[in-house]
Amino acid sequence: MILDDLVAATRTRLARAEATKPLAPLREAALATPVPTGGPRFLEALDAHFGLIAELKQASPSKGVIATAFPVAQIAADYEAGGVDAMSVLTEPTYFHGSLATLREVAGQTQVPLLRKDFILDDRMLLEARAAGASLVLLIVGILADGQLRELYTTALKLGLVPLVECHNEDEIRRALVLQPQLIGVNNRDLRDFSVDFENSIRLRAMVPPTIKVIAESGITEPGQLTVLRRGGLDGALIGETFMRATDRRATVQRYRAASEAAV
Ligand SMILES: O=C(O)c1ccccc1NCC(=O)[C@H](O)[C@H](O)COP(=O)(O)O
Repeated sequence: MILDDLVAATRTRLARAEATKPLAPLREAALATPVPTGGPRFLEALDAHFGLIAELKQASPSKGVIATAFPVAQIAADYEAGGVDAMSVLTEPTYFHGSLATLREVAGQTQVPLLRKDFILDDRMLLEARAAGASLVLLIVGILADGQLRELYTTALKLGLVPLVECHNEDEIRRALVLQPQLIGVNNRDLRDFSVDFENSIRLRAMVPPTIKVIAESGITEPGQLTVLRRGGLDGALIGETFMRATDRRATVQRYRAASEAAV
């Protein structure tokens, strides 16, 4: 199963890093960066309007290579000019062709809040996220035991990182709610078999108290879907492939932004 492969590949990278890169200098570098302000700013934006997160993703396990050209600075500039509230930066190298260097590059040019999108299993990855300029981190409930999830969640908050706690089904929502998180992501894609069910985020939103913000992730291909999500009580959406494949990314994001603000 792909999710097992993704976790195994992450564990291998972590073991290599453990053996070659001591944690103390990384911790020092992470804590030397200013306390991130992007997470709280993103949450405030969700109070004001429907949030739009645009993803930088060159490839994925389900689609292979999505963008043969990947001009990071240009993509980030287009997303910012299009009016996104945050950007999600894939840092997983093997299946998504991502890297921390990409995250650092984006962080070097924008104040827009950045989410480190990866299969986070260890505190080291949280330190890397902060050191590279992220202010939000993805915690995928489906790959973490309860204790691990709580520890990573707590450490992220201590580092000033806002966790986006990703769920796909009812059981994962129940496990996430124990944390009383500020932000939940509902993935419409089943990461075990790649099937996408757009209604999933609307269905699961009903299980989450309105005080917790909920972001719909994956499978959004039409601006009109944002209206449906807003009607369903979602607070924002994360869009990857559709924006990555757009020939004019800035104009495409602007169209989705406008649709997200249209009367429902
Ligand atoms: O996208 C995949 O193929 C994938 C496979 C296995 C684990 C995670 C995967 N994607 C991560 C994501 O959740 C998406 O990149 C993100 O939600 C954006 O989705 P989309 O708009 O459909 O590109």
